[in-house]
Amino acid sequence: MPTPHIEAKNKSEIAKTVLMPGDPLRAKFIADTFLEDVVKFNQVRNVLGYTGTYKGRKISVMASGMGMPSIGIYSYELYNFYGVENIIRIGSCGGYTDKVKLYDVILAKDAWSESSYAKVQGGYDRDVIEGTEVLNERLLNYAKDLGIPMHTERIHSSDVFYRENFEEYKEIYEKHGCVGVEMEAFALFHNAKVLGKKAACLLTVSDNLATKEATTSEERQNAFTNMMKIALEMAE
Ligand SMILES: O=P(O)(O)O[C@H]1O[C@H](CO)[C@@H](O)[C@H]1O
Ligand SMILES: O=c1cc[nH]c(=O)[nH]1
Repeated sequence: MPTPHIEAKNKSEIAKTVLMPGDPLRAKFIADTFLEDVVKFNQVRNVLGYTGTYKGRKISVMASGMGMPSIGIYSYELYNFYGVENIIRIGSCGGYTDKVKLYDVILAKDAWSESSYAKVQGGYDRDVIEGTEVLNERLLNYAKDLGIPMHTERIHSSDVFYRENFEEYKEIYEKHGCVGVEMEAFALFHNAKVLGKKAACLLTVSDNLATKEATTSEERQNAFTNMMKIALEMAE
């Protein structure tokens, strides 16, 4: 400590629970909008990390960057070197079916992926990894208390944002039951499992491949507040 990618000098600078959006400016938005007594603990590579209080309880928020290699590094360092117990990814996703609408919130019960991340990292050779059940139960209860509807579904963690075969999403939906696509949950769930830690993933639908609807980059940074409010209840 510090690590190659996180400059916090002590474990105490980071809460036991870290909310993790891909976008550093979404992390800043959450700190500016929802947290009090905020201290920035990381700006290495502009991957911003903050610790503060929410309703008087401690919580941290730090970006993961985009893709499994990136969240693989940050989640590993937080769990393994900083004593973090829970990481809740709060990301955007593309819908694969019109059953999920723009701004809907999805709790990823598990992630299917073609990625080699888990096999290379720890010899895991299935293509589905589950989020941590106790965290999922807590998040479902918080969503219920807040009156925010939430889908609980399988999602696709992809290494590729722009596929040559755009239509492939239909097969992934039909064959594997993934209602949407993002790029990190599979690696996060794997790291949590091998390190004996906990992870969950909440997603907001930012675009839909089936209906071709999409939000703007500004909305992806600032407007996904339902998902943020559910995750912030994890503060302790
Ligand atoms: O909005 P975030 O959390 O970055 O999540 C999604 O958005 C990025 C792609 O635009 C990928 O990181 C994907 O997983
Ligand atoms: O990975 C992602 C995230 C949002 N929208 C997509 O189409 N893909």
